[in-house]
Amino acid sequence: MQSSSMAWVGLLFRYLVSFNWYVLVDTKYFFMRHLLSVLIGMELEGVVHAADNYHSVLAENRKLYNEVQDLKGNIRVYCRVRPFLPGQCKNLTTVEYIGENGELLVSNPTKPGKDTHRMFKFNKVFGQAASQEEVFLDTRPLIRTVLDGFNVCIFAYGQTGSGKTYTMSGPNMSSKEEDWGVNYRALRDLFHIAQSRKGSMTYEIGVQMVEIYNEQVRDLLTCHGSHKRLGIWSTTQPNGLAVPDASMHQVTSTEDVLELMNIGFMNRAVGATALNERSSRSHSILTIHVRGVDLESGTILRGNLHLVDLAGSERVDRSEVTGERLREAQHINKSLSALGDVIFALAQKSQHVPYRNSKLTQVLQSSLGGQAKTLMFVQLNPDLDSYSETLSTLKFAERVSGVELGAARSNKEGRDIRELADQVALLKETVAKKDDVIEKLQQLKINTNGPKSVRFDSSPRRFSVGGNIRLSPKSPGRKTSPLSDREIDIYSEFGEKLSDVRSLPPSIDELKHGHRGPLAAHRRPMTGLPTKFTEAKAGQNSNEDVELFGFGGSGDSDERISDISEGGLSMGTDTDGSSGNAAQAEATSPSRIANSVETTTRLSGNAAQAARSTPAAGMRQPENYSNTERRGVTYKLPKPSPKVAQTRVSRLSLQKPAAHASKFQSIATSTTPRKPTATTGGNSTSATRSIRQTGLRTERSF
Ligand SMILES: Nc1ncnc2c1ncn2[C@@H]1O[C@H](COP(=O)(O)OP(=O)(O)OP(=O)(O)O)[C@@H](O)[C@H]1O
Repeated sequence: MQSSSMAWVGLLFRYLVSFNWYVLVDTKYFFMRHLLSVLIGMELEGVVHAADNYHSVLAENRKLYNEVQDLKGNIRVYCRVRPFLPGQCKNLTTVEYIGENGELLVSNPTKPGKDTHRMFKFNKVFGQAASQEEVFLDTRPLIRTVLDGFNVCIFAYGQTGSGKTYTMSGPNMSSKEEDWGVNYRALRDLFHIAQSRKGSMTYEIGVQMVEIYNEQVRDLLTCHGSHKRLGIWSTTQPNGLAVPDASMHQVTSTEDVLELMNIGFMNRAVGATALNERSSRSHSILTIHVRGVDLESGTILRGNLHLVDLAGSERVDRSEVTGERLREAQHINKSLSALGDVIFALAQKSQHVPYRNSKLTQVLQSSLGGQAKTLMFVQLNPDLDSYSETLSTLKFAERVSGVELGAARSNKEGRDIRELADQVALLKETVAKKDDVIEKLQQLKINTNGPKSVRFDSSPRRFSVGGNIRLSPKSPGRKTSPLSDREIDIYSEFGEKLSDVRSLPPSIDELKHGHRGPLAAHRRPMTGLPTKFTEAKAGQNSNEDVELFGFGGSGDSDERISDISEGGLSMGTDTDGSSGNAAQAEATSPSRIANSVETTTRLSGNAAQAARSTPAAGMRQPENYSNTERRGVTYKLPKPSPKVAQTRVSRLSLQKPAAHASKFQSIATSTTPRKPTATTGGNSTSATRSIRQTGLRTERSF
């Protein structure tokens, strides 16, 4: 027993002797190390966490910043630096740093020093490696709002050869899909979304493409007379239609779009300068008109997307141009500087914004001053030689980013409004009937009492329903008229707008006798209704309801055409701004009216017949032309009497019906790719020949 316990003690002793005591020490260190690393880990974790938080706070800030910008309606500015082209020295770049949040640092490496660095901040900066897809992805959310009834304008600005056309359209017409620019991608995207919303919305998409070359607006999608000068609506249109006479082409597929854009691309004025082999010598404006109908509520949405590829800003000396090129460059620079003036006036919130100083600013007026969402791509050439242009481009862009346009508004037209419009139309009809009775009674009186007793018609119709002054030049009453021809015209113009009745001048009788005429009672209730409800007089194609593409949806009453096509008189800056001018412009374009005449069975079954009796009646209507598409009596322009049309010739040129034929061209809307078809365009290019005349597929359905 004793010996066994001795053995255990021996074992224990030997174990203790052989025990590696430093293990213990080491373990202590191990624990300490572990503890330390845990502590450090926790610390690091905290740092990582803080960094994460910082990023999410930054992202949140950016989001909030963008929302504030959206609310203020700031023009968004995206900057894109194009890569060096073969032959350019890649080592000498002016772009030093591109930040994640839109910072851009530029410098002049040949002049080192503190003052040579300039930092700019925009909504986004795309570096040289940015792909077309990346650029589009950042633009897409904005573009998509067009389908919700917003007007959007995207324009590319920058010196010659900086990549404006590349960003907007792509490198060339035969670009691969991955090289497609914003234009094609935007339309493709719109089609996809329209398709995906098929169950709840139906969309119609139309395309116009014009260029402004040497201060003249030309249609790029017409096979006739692409050299014809077009007029511009000189005030903001709610539907963004700036050039009403440019041909409108309905598109239903990306193939249609490709075909049209290629035509436009080929028709565009280009030339070579020392700075760019194939420089665009004009501003090109592609406008996409979208009209959506909510199948459930019947609400109509109208959105427009202007995609503008500006001509390159350039120093005339650097581009080494002479002769015609020099003239082009001067026009380009002049219009760009007019754009700068407009931007400057907007940034300053000036009372007067000089839109009328150039065609470019007139066309873009609705996007630069209205409730549109506007984005500018500022294109940069990173080349050292371009440093001074880069700097001035960036300064311009900085100014643009400070412009607040006000929150964008969607162009929605609910069922309520349309129902009210219908009611107004019925009221108008009732008033018109009453008016006819009054007129007959007066006629009776004239016949009974002789010419001397003729007095001016006190009927409210003159002012309420757009009836023209009825005294013909031969009328005996004319001699006794206290009003001049001009006054008569003015009053008949006023009469063309029922909804503006509230703001109309008193009737002639009211003026003469100082009492409130029968119309006075009607004035108040019209408040808030769409303007431009007009009605032509019986016997002058009465009851024609002319819908001009939704004009007047938000009650803009002073549409004007500032410049009239084909040798017409330019109305200049002092154009008479009455709505009558818009009506006249329409009236001088017979095919346009005929095309836009809507058969309003509610008012008269004769309307379509009356419309067909106009000079454009011979034009073929498309098989799918549907009156039922136009629900409600919406926007109408009056058809003036021959007398009025005549008297107005001096102020507005007449459009030849033949010249208007181009407006009715449209590419067929089948989704199958189509072969070019020859047309009658004698001197049209091969590209334009592929536009087919398929009858009246026009903008009227928008
Ligand atoms: N992001 C880019 N990636 C690759 N090449 C580009 C890029 N941007 C521009 N380029 C090329 O640079 C050249 C000039 O571009 P582009 O013609 O688009 O310039 P621009 O600003 O439209 O010129 P201009 O004002 O004279 O019409 C073209 O050869 C184009 O393919």
